[in-house]
Amino acid sequence: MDHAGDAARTDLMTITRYVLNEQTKHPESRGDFTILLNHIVLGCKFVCSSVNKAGLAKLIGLAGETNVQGEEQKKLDVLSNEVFVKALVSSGRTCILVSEEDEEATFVEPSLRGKYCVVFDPLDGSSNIDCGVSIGTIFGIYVINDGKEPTVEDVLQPGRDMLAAGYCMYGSSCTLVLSTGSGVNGFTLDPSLGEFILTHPDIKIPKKGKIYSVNEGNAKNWDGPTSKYVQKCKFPDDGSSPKSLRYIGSMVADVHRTLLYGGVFLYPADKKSPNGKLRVLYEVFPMSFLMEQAGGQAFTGKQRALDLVPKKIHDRSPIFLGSYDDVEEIKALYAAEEKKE
Ligand SMILES: O=P(O)(O)OC[C@H]1O[C@](O)(COP(=O)(O)O)[C@@H](O)[C@@H]1O
Ligand SMILES: [Mg+2]
Ligand SMILES: [Mg+2]
Repeated sequence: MDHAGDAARTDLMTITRYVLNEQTKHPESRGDFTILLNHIVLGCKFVCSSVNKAGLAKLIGLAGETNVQGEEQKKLDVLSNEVFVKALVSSGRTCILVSEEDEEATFVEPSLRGKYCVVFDPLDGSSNIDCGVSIGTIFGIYVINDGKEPTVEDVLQPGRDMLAAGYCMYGSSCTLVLSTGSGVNGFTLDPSLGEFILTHPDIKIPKKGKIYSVNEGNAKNWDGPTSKYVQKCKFPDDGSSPKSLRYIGSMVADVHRTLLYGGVFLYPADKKSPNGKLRVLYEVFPMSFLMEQAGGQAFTGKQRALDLVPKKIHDRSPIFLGSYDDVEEIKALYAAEEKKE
């Protein structure tokens, strides 16, 4: 590593510095949010190093437990969950934690409590762990009023009320993508420095894309509008070229590519799973928040995804997110279907 080159760089913006800059925009702030984000970053670094050496450290394979979703937990699911719960509680800034891996919400004991609620998917893309394909962590942050006794209702809120959202992708490089409500920025971990460096400033998703991303294995159970849309991607009727199919099977990785290249990622409802597969609080909402902040859209098949109000912490929802014009096309197909009914 050419540290001399690094030393000469003037645009060396670390995520810590970025978050502190954001804090200065809020003169009333006491730094609680900055401390919370730094603990999330710490959790990501820890999980990143565990993922990198998963094969060596016998972190491959099943943990022998089943989570509330009825999924067999992977060892890395359990480890990542423990890491984030510890990092979030030890920040002293959280009051409620909702994790994909925990059946109930975790209420932080009063002596360690703060005003932030964090919803998170500690390890996303579990089916790809054992083959070393990109996986990630997804998180969203809500805030409650100072001194209010936290209740689960504080997280059963529309996604539009989130304060911030992000994901960390553990792939060929480790990339953390974050929005605190004023645009989207991407930071890459420099392993030699142990620092996330700003590498993707102010990400804007292309207005229209050439890629569609969906598990076509579910096609026979899809509804009319989804089938029509995927058919149009393959056999466009407007003389344009067919879109390319890209599907990794890790939402973080599929959404990361969509954010940078454009196009659309969809996990629709189908006859087998009428509410789709992906969870509202810690998958759909954070990714929809980022997509809208980057100029894209997120739609459920019925409404703007961020206007959903979950009834339970592990609720699922169909999701269509990505480039503005591509999602507009899908919305038009659902509107036409509704008109027919
Ligand atoms: O295998 P399928 O049905 O295509 O589902 C893949 C989807 O399921 C997920 O793996 C679910 O997330 P978890 O791995 O966190 O449970 C998403 O990352 C991904 O988009
Ligand atoms: Mg997930
Ligand atoms: Mg998961």
